[in-house]
Amino acid sequence: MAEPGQVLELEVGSVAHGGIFVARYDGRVVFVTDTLPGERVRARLTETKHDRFWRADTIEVLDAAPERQAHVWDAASIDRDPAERAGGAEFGHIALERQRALKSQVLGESLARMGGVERDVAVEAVPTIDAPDDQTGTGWRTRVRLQVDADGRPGPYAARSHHVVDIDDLPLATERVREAAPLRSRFAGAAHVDVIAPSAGEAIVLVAESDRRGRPLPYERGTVSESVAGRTFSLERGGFWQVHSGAAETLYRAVQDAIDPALFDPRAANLDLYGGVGLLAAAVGDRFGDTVRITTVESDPLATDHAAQNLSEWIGARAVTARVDRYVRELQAAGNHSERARTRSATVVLDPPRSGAGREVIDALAALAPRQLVYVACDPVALARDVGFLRAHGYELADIRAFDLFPNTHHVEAVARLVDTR
Ligand SMILES: C[S@@+](CC[C@H](N)C(=O)[O-])C[C@H]1O[C@@H](n2cnc3c(N)ncnc32)[C@H](O)[C@@H]1O
Repeated sequence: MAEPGQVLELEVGSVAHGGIFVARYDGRVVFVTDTLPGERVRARLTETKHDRFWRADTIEVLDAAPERQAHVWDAASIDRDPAERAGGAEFGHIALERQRALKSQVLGESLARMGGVERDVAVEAVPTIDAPDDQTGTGWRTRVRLQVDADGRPGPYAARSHHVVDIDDLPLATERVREAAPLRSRFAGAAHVDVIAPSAGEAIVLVAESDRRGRPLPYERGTVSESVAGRTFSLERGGFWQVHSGAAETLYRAVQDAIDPALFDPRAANLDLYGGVGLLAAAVGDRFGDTVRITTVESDPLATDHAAQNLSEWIGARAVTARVDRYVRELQAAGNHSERARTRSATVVLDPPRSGAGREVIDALAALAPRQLVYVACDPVALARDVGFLRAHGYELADIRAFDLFPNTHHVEAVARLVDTR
């Protein structure tokens, strides 16, 4: 019986979701990190409790794939013991073009398997603001969270662990974040430290103190500003904002381009679900003019306050604090004949967290029957699952694009448009 710690020699096959690769050993699947299809590696088992699969970390490459490169971040490379390898750059040993091809493959396979649609979706490069010609996929993170260990030392967690590792640089971060990151300081008793470089103003360092049970206390209120397409958005210092320096503008434009103007009705009950501070509602407003009617729905009341301010020039814009599941259920239950008609002619933008919208929200949305949905997704599997749910209700995937908003990680962002074909 294999035990964690045992070292195996493995031939690595295809990529799987989650930044891992599939090998086989003795008829069993082994999910291996830090490798590539076509490689032969020595890997140390980390998990053997499941009957059908084990997990392992690469510790030595015996035959390298041609697309292997020196890791962009020394602290995350296989030269370190897996327990001390920084997490968050699990594709950094792979040439950038190959990373994008692998992400495209995972997206295509997820859509086929769970969404029931065959699509070949290229993953588009997104230039960073500081170095638009960069070919290394570094220098893009405008926000970094450093965890704090028992001695007060800040650093990232090792992959799949809550062990804080020692680092002396943050190559995926923008220059301003790298300069501001207090990697040599100590934060005794703190839960984590956020380093943020908004597009306007100074980089800031926020220290989240812990409560008596070790949980992070919220930050004191404070506003930062971000500029997108000549527009300024205010948001809470510790609040959600897209992480890549080019992400907000990329998604703003991608949402504008995705909407079919022939299906767009400015007077309909248009929605921006999981709306944050109103970035995508503003994209819709900027494309279709100042008479647009649109409601952003967001669970964080501080973000909603900012959304109301950010969208104040559109008299038809509203910012509502609510959970999306409740909001769409209530819309379904309430509403007179003309309100229902305004929902049926609506365009709905939705940008859920990594877990996706899920069955309950999709069922309620489909019952409201909006004409078109623009789904912004940061997880291909959750997107594919929700596309499958929507297709079962009679929606079809009309277009989909994907963007490399997280270079040197396995993450990929997609913007899909679905239309009601019932
Ligand atoms: C991926 S972010 C998108 C924000 C915004 N669209 C943007 O691009 O800046 C997801 C947002 O959904 C919010 N959220 C998470 N779960 C939610 C829920 N069940 N109902 C409403 N909002 C939720 C989060 O607070 C976060 O602001």
